[in-house]
Amino acid sequence: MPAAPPAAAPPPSTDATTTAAEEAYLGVVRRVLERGVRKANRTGTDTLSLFAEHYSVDLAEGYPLLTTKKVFFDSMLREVLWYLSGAEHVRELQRHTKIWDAWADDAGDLQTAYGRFWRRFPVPDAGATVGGEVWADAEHPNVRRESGGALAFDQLGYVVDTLRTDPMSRRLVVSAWHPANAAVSRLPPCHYTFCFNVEPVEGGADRLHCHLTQRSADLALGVPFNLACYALLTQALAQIVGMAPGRFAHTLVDAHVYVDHVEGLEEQLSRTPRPAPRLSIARHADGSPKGLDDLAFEDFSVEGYRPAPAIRFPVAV
Ligand SMILES: Nc1nc(=O)c2c([nH]1)NC[C@@H]1CN(c3ccc(C(=O)N[C@@H](CCC(=O)O)C(=O)O)cc3)CN21
Ligand SMILES: O=c1ccn([C@H]2C[C@H](O)[C@@H](COP(=O)(O)O)O2)c(=O)[nH]1
Repeated sequence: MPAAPPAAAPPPSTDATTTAAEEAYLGVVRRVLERGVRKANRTGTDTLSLFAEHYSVDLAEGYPLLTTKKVFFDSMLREVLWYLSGAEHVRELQRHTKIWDAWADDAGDLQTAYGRFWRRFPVPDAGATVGGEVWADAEHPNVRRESGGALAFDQLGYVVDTLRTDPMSRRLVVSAWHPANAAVSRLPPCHYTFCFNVEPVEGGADRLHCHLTQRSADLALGVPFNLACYALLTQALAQIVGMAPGRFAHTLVDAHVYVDHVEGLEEQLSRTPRPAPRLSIARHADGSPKGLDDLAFEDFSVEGYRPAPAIRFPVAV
């Protein structure tokens, strides 16, 4: 038999599987740069925009923290923990990152805060409901009476409880959109509703999928954080309820690039994605998962993150 041919050259360091998520994001950026329509908006900096872009990533293949630029994981994680805290102000958050300061008032209060609606969505007073409607009351396990006396609903707590008791439910929805707040707020929620969905897996852990709808998406600055945030949240919820992270699907209604971000994104597109890192989330000492309210900054660690250098993008306020 002739000698075997020399082994083929090793594959390039990028592996098609572990860069798929980043390619999906970069695909949206490329489409917007190529076909986006120039639009004026309230910030005074025009955008190139496309309507209803969509991508999805498989969280089983790694944690989608972009590698074609350094994404500031610590700031993003502080932001997620701030959402989970249910706070309506940035007074804790701003000790760690300034990313929300431009939208807060002098006291650090925000006109709209994601956490407030995720964990403490206002429930109408008994006197403010109409006949026939049904509302969870103070007896409901996900309703709490706030110190001022008002009732508030914990949407994330409801999702976790329902994933345990009725995992095939198609009602695993969290909404950050309160119309009467959004109509007058300086900055209503951009990523305003998300929905979980479970895929049963025979002989293995069920997969927890998440779909996010974002009304307005700043591709250079906001979306890399939003992607990392919801991927982390989905993995955390999966761990809490004993499932495996599934897919994260993201619909961007107005997907845009600010014109002063074009150059930085072109630089980013010229870089080759590297394999996605892995995210691990600590458990209690006895191996049980930490719950929504036990998770702390130190419980999250990213392994194998070797990004290209950061790219500075100005924030349109
Ligand atoms: N125009 C605009 N784009 C956004 O993405 C955005 C808003 N406004 N308003 C509300 C929040 C605030 N968000 C922000 C604000 C700033 C950064 C930012 O400056 N990021 C830098 C540095 C991060 C750091 O130093 O930790 C980055 O390179 O990602 C990111 C997200 C996302 N949102
Ligand atoms: O998480 C976020 C928060 C904000 N954005 C972007 C999207 C827009 O560029 C601005 C918000 O401006 P609007 O005029 O209210 O649409 O912030 C984001 O991408 N992700």
